[in-house]
Amino acid sequence: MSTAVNAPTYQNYINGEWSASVSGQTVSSISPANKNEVVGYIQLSTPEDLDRAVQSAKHAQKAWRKLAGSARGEFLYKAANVMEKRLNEIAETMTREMGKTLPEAKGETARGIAILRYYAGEGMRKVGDVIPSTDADALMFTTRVPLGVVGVIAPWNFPVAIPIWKMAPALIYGNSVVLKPAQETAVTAAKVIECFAEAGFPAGVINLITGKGSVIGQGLAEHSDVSGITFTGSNQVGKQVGQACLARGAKYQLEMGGKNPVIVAADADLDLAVDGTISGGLRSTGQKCTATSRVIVLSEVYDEFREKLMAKVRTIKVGNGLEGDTWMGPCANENQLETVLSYIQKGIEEGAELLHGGGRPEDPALADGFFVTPTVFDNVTSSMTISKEEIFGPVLALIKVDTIEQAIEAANEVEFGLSASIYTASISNLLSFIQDMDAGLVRVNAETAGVELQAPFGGMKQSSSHSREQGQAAIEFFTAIKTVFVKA
Ligand SMILES: NC(=O)c1ccc[n+]([C@@H]2O[C@H](COP(=O)([O-])OP(=O)(O)OC[C@H]3O[C@@H](n4cnc5c(N)ncnc54)[C@H](O)[C@@H]3O)[C@@H](O)[C@H]2O)c1
Ligand SMILES: O=CCCC(=O)C(=O)O
Repeated sequence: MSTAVNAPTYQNYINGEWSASVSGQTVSSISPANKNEVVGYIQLSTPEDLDRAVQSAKHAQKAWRKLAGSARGEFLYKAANVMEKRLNEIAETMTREMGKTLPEAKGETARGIAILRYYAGEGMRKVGDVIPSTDADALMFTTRVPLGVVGVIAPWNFPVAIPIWKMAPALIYGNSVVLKPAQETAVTAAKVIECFAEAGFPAGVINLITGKGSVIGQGLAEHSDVSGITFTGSNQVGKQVGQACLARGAKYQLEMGGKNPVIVAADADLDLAVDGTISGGLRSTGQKCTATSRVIVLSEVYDEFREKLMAKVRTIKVGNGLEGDTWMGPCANENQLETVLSYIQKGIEEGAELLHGGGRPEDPALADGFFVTPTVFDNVTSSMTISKEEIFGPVLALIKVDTIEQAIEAANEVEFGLSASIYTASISNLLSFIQDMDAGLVRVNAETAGVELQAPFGGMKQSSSHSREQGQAAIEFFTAIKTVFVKA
């Protein structure tokens, strides 16, 4: 039975006003913990709505870019303050709409606030260098200019942090923004944009438009007045977005999938490694691009590690993320649940040994949600599908190796290169790992997930378009360098 009666409708935010789509159509955003619960209705926007958003952003950017960086920063500080007051409400909406547990959602919202404050400060930092000219009477230096209108296409797995880590640097460097969130988390996105609206950003500087990826996302990528697209999501869609941008000469940045390994060396602190594997692989129901999915363990400690891992995995409580004793929530949507279940089936068919989980929980109270049990496979080999393709679910594949060299080789044997970690006490092991691991983020004695806002983040190989987000690295995408030569 549907519980939609009082669910609110959220509008697009265009040119400083909340407005309905010209389509007159809305779609529901439902709770993955109970598909009968509607969290809200969102606009099913059209290319006409999109064009209005882009034109308002284009117009507003002209004045926005002329403000001092510190003045733009003031708006970001204000948005952070508003969001801080609404932290609990936004986090609760995120949990209801996307499924991650409330403590995780609160942590993510707090992270969004910290990102806003970090980039607010960037408005007062240096943007260029003085370079000695060969002409002794000349002054040569670099400065930076914004791209113009930036389109932000975001996924559902970090519905606050990812849009903010794209919008905040775009804005501080003088761009205006059109945000297209994932449909699954569009209500959470609307609440984030309400904070920007309350902070008093000039009309048109920031716009929100919801709708289908194939219409609004693709439309943004193809729009001739959008100078740059920053995308996070799947490889398949990312490649399409990149091609659309390339075809018209727009700048683009793609952050995509991962198949992240953890290596457990023979000298590892096994309790630490178990905790890191569980947290990295199963928190957020494995739906982090940085989630651990391959657990490569040295043969000397394989059995002991597996025993310790299983003892903890068996205690994991699956349930509605709003309930205090829940450790792991549902998959974010039905499609994701089906994908996870089909990979589990494939693992069984290809000969991996299912140690735990592998299906939907038996509790009838969870029957209307997209829940799956935490799953562990033993005897996995590098050639199996579950150790090659991104599952984006709570599935751990245990792989046994005899040497650290074999471990690193196995870790690199995939097309992705986002994050990787090793548990070891040996300097030699960790140095080999740091040097030889093909991943944009390598972590030692720490889980594969966990991104710090002040450091560059991005992947190697098929995980990204080889650009970096966050920290001061963000300036490279959101601005263009201008070299200035001045002769008296
Ligand atoms: N590398 C990272 O930083 C990172 C972070 C989070 C998620 N991800 C990846 O995201 C995926 C899961 O997220 P998802 O299911 O939301 O991804 P997705 O690619 O399906 O969707 C991402 C966004 O693209 C939009 N979109 C869909 N079709 C489009 C099209 N034809 N043109 C333009 N936009 C379109 C969607 O509406 C959504 O807003 C996983 O593969 C995961 O690894 C990567
Ligand atoms: O899903 C991609 C982002 C991962 C992240 O932010 C983290 O691991 O903290």
